[in-house]
Amino acid sequence: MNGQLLEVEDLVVGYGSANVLDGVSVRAGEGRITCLLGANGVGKSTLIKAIFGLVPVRRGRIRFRGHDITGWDTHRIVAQGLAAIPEGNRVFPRMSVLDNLMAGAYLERSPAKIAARLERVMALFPRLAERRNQFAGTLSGGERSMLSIGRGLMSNPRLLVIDEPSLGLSPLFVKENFRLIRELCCDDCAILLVEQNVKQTLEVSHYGYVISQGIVAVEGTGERLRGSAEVGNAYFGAEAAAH
Ligand SMILES: Nc1ncnc2c1ncn2[C@@H]1O[C@H](COP(=O)(O)OP(=O)(O)OP(=O)(O)O)[C@@H](O)[C@H]1O
Repeated sequence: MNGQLLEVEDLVVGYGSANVLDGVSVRAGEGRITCLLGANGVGKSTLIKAIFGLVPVRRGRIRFRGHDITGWDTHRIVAQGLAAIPEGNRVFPRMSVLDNLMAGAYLERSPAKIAARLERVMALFPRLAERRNQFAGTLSGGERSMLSIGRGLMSNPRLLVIDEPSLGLSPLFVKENFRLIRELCCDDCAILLVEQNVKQTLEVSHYGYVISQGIVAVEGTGERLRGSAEVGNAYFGAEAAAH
């Protein structure tokens, strides 16, 4: 399997008559943090939706763990070991913290495995353990972010896709989130991260892709992209990047 978990090849996706992604190829490797960067509206969330089978693929292929998952139903894709933590850290507000977490393990039948995962999540987030019976809708923004990540982990994913975890969080929680993402990445669980927070994202990422105008404008190791003027160009235009 060449160490790649996810391979997106020449992907074209759009809405109506316009293509948002016009031939995008990205890969996410085992045991690594891979990031997708790009200005607002370039199609990062659209790419994630396509990976999860939520928008139709017009051209190209998506492979996960050696299977061609292009066109598969979302539940079948998730069962292969992909988990998404949606933008805005959405949780089920009228359910308890514990029930939210249990919802993440809905594909697992073994009570022993569910209990072990729950124990791991509670150990990672003692705050959630303390608040296990509280309605999720009453959690703070940072706690809600922990809960949505915890719920994603309950499915024991091979690849965790995290869409803008820092959105709306205070700087302290943003820092905490990045620390956590680094900690979560391991041999059994790789991470695909979509973020606006370029500097911190490149500090934690092994590899990154910058999407601009429907294609991958630049790619490379986190280190290489950190020093790249092209990253600035993709976000702010050449003029701003020169300053
Ligand atoms: N359901 C839809 N119907 C029509 N256009 C859509 C739809 N969803 C997204 N778009 C458009 O597709 C483009 C890409 O949107 P997308 O949400 O993928 O961008 P993004 O890179 O994730 O942006 P952001 O960083 O702001 O979240 C935008 O121009 C958006 O308006």
